[in-house]
Amino acid sequence: MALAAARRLLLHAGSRLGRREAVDGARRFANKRVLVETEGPAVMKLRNPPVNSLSLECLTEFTISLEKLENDKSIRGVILTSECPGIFSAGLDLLEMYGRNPAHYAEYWKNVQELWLRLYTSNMILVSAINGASPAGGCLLALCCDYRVMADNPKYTIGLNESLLGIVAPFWFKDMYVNTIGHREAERALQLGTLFSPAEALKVGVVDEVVPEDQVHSKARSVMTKWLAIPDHSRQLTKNMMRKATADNLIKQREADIQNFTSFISKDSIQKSLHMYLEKLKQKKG
Ligand SMILES: CCCCCCCCC/C=C/C(=O)SCCNC(=O)CCNC(=O)[C@H](O)C(C)(C)COP(=O)(O)OP(=O)(O)OC[C@H]1O[C@@H](n2cnc3c(N)ncnc32)[C@H](O)[C@@H]1OP(=O)(O)O
Repeated sequence: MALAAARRLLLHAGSRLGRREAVDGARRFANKRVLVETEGPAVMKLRNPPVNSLSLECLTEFTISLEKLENDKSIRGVILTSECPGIFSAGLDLLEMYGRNPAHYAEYWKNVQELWLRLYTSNMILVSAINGASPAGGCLLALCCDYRVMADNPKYTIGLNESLLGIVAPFWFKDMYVNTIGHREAERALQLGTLFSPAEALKVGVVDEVVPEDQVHSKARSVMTKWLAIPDHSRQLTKNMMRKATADNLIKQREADIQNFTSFISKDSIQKSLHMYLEKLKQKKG
């Protein structure tokens, strides 16, 4: 009886923390929606098909994987990419924000905040290999990175498109956009909900480099090598100096931000907008 209980506990811990296993000599750990290879530069691959939407489960697994990497002192940098063909991430999961109750919205938002704070303030070097579409929350993930490499495929777009959904990018999404592309570009792109092609994204500075699709990963690795050559302590202190104020801005009002999100997303008019957007996505399929 006691043994069975202990096994259950272990299994539970195993599924929460992921398994570390040796595969073809490469070290990796995985949970259902995130695969992490820790051999060479660590690579974190989102695999939540069909579109890598950031469901509550996906956010949780992502956050746990990131925490594990942060705790492994041998890992100084991570390349963030996707295993879903043609999609980096479709962003926050619309089904977590539609037709649920306020307690669910609050729980979801708390986890979105948690992942963002961890990613944005990570001591590790984060490089994104953007190998597909990257709207809204997908763009947010990329913006958290220290360097963004995007595949040169005009079908792939990136940007904070919230206004097209009839919703509003939260102030901390906006702050990070402003930090990355400047106030004027952010002001325009946020109001229009612009989804930039790779060439446009490079021009405004949403991404740092655009390369042929088959070179995204090799380029991300060579960028990582360059960044790894910088002493950690000086790079980390510099990163902290650049990002702290933006992160603190959310930290000091996390609860209020959860309340704002919950009451905003619960509004009938907002639910109606999301309903229409989801219908549009369905119709697109024909
Ligand atoms: C005060 C301030 C307070 C704050 C106020 C609130 C702040 C909220 C901030 C929000 C941030 C966000 O990230 S909001 C999310 C924004 N994301 C988007 O707009 C992306 C929408 N998706 C797309 O454009 C496309 O799906 C795209 C990713 C390019 C892939 O196109 P494809 O043709 O390959 O695939 P599709 O056929 O469209 O999609 C496959 C299936 O995935 C579903 N799907 C697609 N995106 C999805 C998503 N984000 N969440 C859930 N499900 C999604 C589709 O409905 C389909 O479902 P089935 O029909 O069932 O198969």
